[in-house]
Amino acid sequence: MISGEQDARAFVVARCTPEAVQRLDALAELLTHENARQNLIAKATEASLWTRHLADSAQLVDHVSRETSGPWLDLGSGAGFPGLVIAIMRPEWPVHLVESRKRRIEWLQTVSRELRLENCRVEGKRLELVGDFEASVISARAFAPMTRLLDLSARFSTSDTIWLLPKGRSAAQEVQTLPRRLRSMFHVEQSQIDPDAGIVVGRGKVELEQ
Ligand SMILES: C[S@@+](CC[C@H](N)C(=O)[O-])C[C@H]1O[C@@H](n2cnc3c(N)ncnc32)[C@H](O)[C@@H]1O
Repeated sequence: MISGEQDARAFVVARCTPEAVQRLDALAELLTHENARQNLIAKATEASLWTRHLADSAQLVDHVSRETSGPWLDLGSGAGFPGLVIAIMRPEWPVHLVESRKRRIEWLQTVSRELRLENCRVEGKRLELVGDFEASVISARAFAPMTRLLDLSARFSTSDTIWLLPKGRSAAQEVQTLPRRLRSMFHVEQSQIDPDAGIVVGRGKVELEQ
């Protein structure tokens, strides 16, 4: 487990090219600066930025094979977690960041431009208004309870879609709230960063009941 900020940064660095590390360091600096202007991350987590946000996001790449090539869809990206971190770590993957709040959209666009993230597409609108496409990976951290999340995003899933949903302490309980036919698609993996947190991991197309 991770035992401090240096450890968390080392965890991320071990999964990155030197260019990605440079960009993540730049993201950390930009975020610390911007957080004084708008509430992107809780002030209490500023001192543990690498642990709580960067490493917590970076661990998701361990669940996806390098050969995956289709788009990664991140729901409710907010300050950019996990979506911006994924876009930096995997420049060969198209990453769509969906965010509806104006200042957060501007933030995501600014970072994407300043860090020259050509693979990153900011969908600055409500998820409900984003046009259909087939996502290889769907991620969402602190976006919505499982049933609502799946209702809103099922149309982007295919039989091969990987779902990566960091759910903190409520992971197992959230899976239990799903109807039985969906429950079997998902399981919980322990976070490598926080021993008390779980990531709901799934594969497949979510079929909604009519
Ligand atoms: C609690 S924040 C989490 C942000 C980020 N994923 C994180 O973990 O730090 C949830 C974000 O989802 C966005 N959001 C909520 N509902 C949305 C919707 N229907 N479409 C797009 N964005 C939405 C909010 O504006 C907010 O920025």
